[in-house]
Amino acid sequence: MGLLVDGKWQDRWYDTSKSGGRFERSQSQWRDVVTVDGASAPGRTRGFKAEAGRYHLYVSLACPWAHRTLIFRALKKLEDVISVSVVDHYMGENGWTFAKTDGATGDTLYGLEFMHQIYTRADPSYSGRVTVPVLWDKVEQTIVNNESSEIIRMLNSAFDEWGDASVDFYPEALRSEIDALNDEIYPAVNNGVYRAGFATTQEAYEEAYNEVFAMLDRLEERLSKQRFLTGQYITEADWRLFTTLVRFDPVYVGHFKCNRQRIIDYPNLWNYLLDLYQVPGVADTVDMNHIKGHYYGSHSTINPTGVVPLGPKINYMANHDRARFSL
Ligand SMILES: N[C@@H](CCC(=O)N[C@@H](CS)C(=O)NCC(=O)O)C(=O)O
Repeated sequence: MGLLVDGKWQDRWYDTSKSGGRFERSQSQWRDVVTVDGASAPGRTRGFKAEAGRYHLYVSLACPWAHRTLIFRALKKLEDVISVSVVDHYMGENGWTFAKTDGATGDTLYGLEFMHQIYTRADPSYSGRVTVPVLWDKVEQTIVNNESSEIIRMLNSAFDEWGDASVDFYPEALRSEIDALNDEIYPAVNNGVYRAGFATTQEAYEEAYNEVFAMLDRLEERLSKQRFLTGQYITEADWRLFTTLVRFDPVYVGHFKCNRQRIIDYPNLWNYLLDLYQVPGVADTVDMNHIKGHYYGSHSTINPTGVVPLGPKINYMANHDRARFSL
């Protein structure tokens, strides 16, 4: 675990000393866009033109943010349009690496050893964290964007000439509702579990823990009345929640101490999780070995032995009751 300073790798854990033990996630730095015609968008430096075969995703199968992009790639039927490299699930003193163990692909573009070399290939003097996912442009050999919430919007709409244009997870009519849900769910749940897990004071941990479960309680209530977060259709908000929910019982309950209750103890959230998992194409994006191996194996400040628990045994293909909301 570390970061780049002026293009040089430094092995360093997150610094919580100036924030009262609170984990504060840094902002992603590459924020450009791929658009149908290559035009830029408000607030961006520039645009990149959508083309089949031009872009590449660097992902970890363990990472909930990268997982979002894999789900969009699969459900938008972009597997032949956007290629992928999968990093090794162990993130140690060199950060993410391209070791080819346990289903990791290595760097299929350049054969590099470490993910930080992808960042310095784009900017030799980059300073900041080396995170996944990264959307890479093979033509200009640079990073377009390393913020998953923005990459999924591009996958949703910029590549419809080749992908499945009939699938839209961010429909015009639901945008404000989706944005409002994301604004609540991201800090409290997606990032909330990390804030609980990486907290280094009791107070910071309890603050995050309480926010996680207060929000899960509200979502449980919401999902007692409708099949998906905005109603009848699956949207981006559901996929963003899904990647956290699917990691919750196997990892966040134990490793991040989010243990007031499990998702399986919430009848609606649990059945909703099964419903989403069983959408064709999604199960193939979930890799429990990478997920458990990464968190338990890499976070040596939390789990110094690196021992990975064998359980829990979960059947995500079990029958669910969500069809009760169908028209
Ligand atoms: N806001 C980013 C966050 C990505 C992120 O933090 N990814 C984690 C893996 S789950 C990572 O690569 N962490 C490495 C680090 O922080 O050094 C996004 O959503 O894309």
